[in-house]
Parts: sequence; C-alpha cells; structure tokens
Amino acid sequence: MATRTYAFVEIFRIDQSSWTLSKMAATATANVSIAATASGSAKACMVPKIKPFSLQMTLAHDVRDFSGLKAASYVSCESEASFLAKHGVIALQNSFKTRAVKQSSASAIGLRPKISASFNVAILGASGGIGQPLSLLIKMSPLVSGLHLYDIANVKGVAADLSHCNTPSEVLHFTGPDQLAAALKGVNVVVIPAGVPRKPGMTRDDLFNMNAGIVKNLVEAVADNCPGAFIHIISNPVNSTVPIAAEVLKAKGVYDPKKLFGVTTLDVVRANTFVAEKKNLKLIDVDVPVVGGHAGITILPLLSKTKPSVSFTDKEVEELTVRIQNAGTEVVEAKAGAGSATLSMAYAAARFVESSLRALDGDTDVYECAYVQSEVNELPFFASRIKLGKRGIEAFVNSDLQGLTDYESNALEALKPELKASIEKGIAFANKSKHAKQPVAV
Ligand SMILES: NC(=O)C1=CN([C@@H]2O[C@H](COP(=O)(O)OP(=O)(O)OC[C@H]3O[C@@H](n4cnc5c(N)ncnc54)[C@H](O)[C@@H]3O)[C@@H](O)[C@H]2O)C=CC1
Ligand SMILES: O=C([O-])CC(=O)C(=O)O
Repeated sequence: MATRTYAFVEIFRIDQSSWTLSKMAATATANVSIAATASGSAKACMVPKIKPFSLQMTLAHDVRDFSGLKAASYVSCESEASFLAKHGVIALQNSFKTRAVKQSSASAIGLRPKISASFNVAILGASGGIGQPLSLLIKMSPLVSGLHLYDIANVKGVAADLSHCNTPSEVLHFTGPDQLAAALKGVNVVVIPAGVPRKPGMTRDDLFNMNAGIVKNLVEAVADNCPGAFIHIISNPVNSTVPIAAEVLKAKGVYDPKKLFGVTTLDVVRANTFVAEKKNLKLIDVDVPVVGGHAGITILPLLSKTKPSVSFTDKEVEELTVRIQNAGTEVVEAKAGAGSATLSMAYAAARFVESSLRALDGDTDVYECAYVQSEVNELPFFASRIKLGKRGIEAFVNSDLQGLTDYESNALEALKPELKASIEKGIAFANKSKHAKQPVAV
C-alpha cells in the first residue's frame, strides 16, 4: 500500500494534468508490497500542493478501480513445474526488494527515483482496428520508452496523431517490408495483430489462408531482428498461428517457448465481465481462469475456479460458458461486416503487454492466462494460467486444472481433438512452406 502511494505521488509531481497516466503508473507498481519501503514512502508523500494523507487514503481503491489492466493476483505459485529453481525465484524477489529499498532511500534524500522503465514495444499491424487503440493504450504506459508502429499502410498518420500525446514514450513509424527490420531492432515485446478479421458467417479457422502467411513472415523478421523479445500473437486463428510461429522460430534456431504467447486475455476479460454481471459482483474483483484455446468450444472458462468463490446453477454454467465461447461471434454479428472485436481486444492486449513489461521489470507477482507451448496435458499448445518473469514463463499454475467439475472435465476432453487438429494444421503449414522451393534469383 505504501509503495503504491509513493509511485503515484512521484508521477503526479511530473505532470499533474496527466491523471490517467498517473494512475497507470501506479498500477504498474501496485502489486509490490514490501514493508521496507514504508518509511521512504511517507517522505515521498511530502510534495507541495498535495495532501499526503488524503492521497494515501484514496489510492488503493483508485488504482484497482481504474484500469483493470492488471490481472488479479489471487494466485500464489509454489509449483514444482517452475522453470526456475526455488532459489532462483527467491533471488529474483530479493533483487526486486533491494531495488525498491534503493528507490525509497533516494527519495528520502531528495533525489527523484526512477519512475519508469525503458522498454521498447513494437506493434505489427498498428494501423488496424486493434492496432490503433492498442497503440494508444501502450502510449500511456510509463514502462514504455519506445513505441514502434509497423504496418503495410497508413501508419505514418497514426504515429503523427499518437505522438502528440504528452506521455513519455517516443513513437516511431515504419511502413512496409523494407522497414520491418528497423521496426524490430532493440524491441523487448512484439505484439502482432496484423491480419484479416472475421465477417459474419466465418469461423476463425476461415482466416487461416490469409493470416498464416502474414504471421509466418512477420515472425521470421522477429527471429532475425529481436530473437530475445516476448512475442504476443493476436492474429487468428490463434490456435494455429502460435504453432506456426513456434516452427518459424525453431527453423531459425531461436525458439524460446517461454517467450511465445497466444493472446487469450480477451477470453478472461469477457469471462470476468459476464460473471460479474450475472452474479452482481464488483467487476474488478472477479477472476475466472480460461483455458484451452481461442476458438469456439476450445475456449473453456473454469467457472468453478472463479474468485471470489461463487456458486452457479447448472443452467448458469451452461449459459455463461456458451456466451464466453461465442462472445467473439457476438461482436462480429453486431458489427455486421465491419470487423470483429477491436476495442475490447486492444484493452485485453494492453493488459497482457503491461503484465509482460512488469515481469520484465522484475515484478515477481505476475500471472496471466495465455496460449503457450505447454506441459499441463498431452496437447503441445494449451492456454492456461502461467507465471511470468523476466525470462518469460516461469511456471504453469497447475492447480486451476485440478478438481474440475464433471461439466468442465467433459468440456476439456471434448475440446482436445479440435485443438489438436488446429495445432497440427499450423505445424504442417509452417513445415510445408519451409520445404517449398525458394524462388531462384535471376
Ligand atoms: N486473439 C484475439 O483474442 C483476437 C484476435 N483478433 C484477430 O486480430 C486480427 C486483426 O484484427 P483487426 O485489427 O480487427 O483487423 P484490421 O483489418 O482492422 O487490421 C489489421 C491490420 O493489419 C495490417 N496488415 C495486414 N497485413 C500485414 C502485414 N503483412 N504486415 C503488417 N501489417 C499487416 C493491415 O494493414 C491492418 O492495418 C484478426 O486476425 C482478428 O481475427 C481479433 C480480436 C480478438
Ligand atoms: O471473433 C473473432 O473473430 C475475433 C476474436 O478472436 C474474438 O473476438 O475473440
């Protein structure tokens, strides 16, 4: 709590008009709670024109109520499936504590502590329906110093527009394949919403022929130019485009399964919203893990694992599950040919980016659901809750998948053949194009 106050006040000092940014900044640091920072925090509150006590009283709620960009942190993970040994996790925690203590001491002697991190984020497909609002949300993050916008068209105007926002990150624009490599140099997180969206009557898999090649080409460039970056794949069909990306990275010799993510955050965002509405709960409190994949019945909300604990009738479970699975189609039909979810997707993707940046910045309490190369069951790719750290996935939260209801167990078994087929389709595409004859230069 004290740390939150500290972060908020320091940002507020820089730009008192930038209310939203201030709150996002606080969100970015909000889940550090280290007793040692308390004394420094109290001093940092002594800022002219601000009543320290009233800020302290209001902040905890303001931060949580504002954005929801931060995933709920109900989970604590002591998983034996961790990529890091336990001492590694402890070392990471200690390094973060040390840094927090150093920051609070700096403020105590009148120095301004470092209030923002310096990460570069690239958005590939930045002038699209998702790309534009996503770019805006990422422009608001205090963790970002460079925002690289890439598209095959119209990106110059988007960048000019966005660059007028008085938030810290620098906006750079890159158009067309000739500038793709430059867009990716020095980037920490690459987000890929490039591709074609659905129209009414289509499935996500109907987008495969258009989007598979787009994702393949873009990920090849990522492999060549920023192989250590976190890669967030939004382009559909995610169930296949993520395996394609994995094969591309393997072929380039730079595949790190801990850093490749299919973005399924929108499924969690929807599940949280619909459950809160149905059960009359406070939106920000609700957390429903969603596992499986990102298409139709492969989207499986685990309603029995909802936090706070809540009971559902069989009818409610059926209705909520079907609504969450069809929520993308609900938007596609409502937009009647003008595309699919863009605003809620941008919101969800921004949350996943923010989580990734917090993890990269040393936050040891970052959990999200994502579609990744997995160890939780026999499927090679599967969405489930993971713990994120500086090096990507640190652990799988296996507890979500234990003690399922009969409804959930049956739904899990039912989704496996479809998800397996989508994974194999992606792998086959990548391997076929790998073995296809390259055109001979004349
Ligand atoms: N993972 C998820 O939860 C969700 C995924 N999606 C998917 O996201 C994708 C994008 O959706 P929208 O933004 O609505 O589409 P859009 O058509 O509005 O924007 C796509 C953008 O990608 C660009 N683009 C196309 N080819 C490109 C290439 N080779 N390199 C760089 N940019 C390229 C286009 O110029 C355009 O600006 C779709 O495949 C859609 O199905 C949409 C919603 C949710
Ligand atoms: O439904 C679509 O085509 C877009 C999408 O993935 C979603 O909204 O979940």
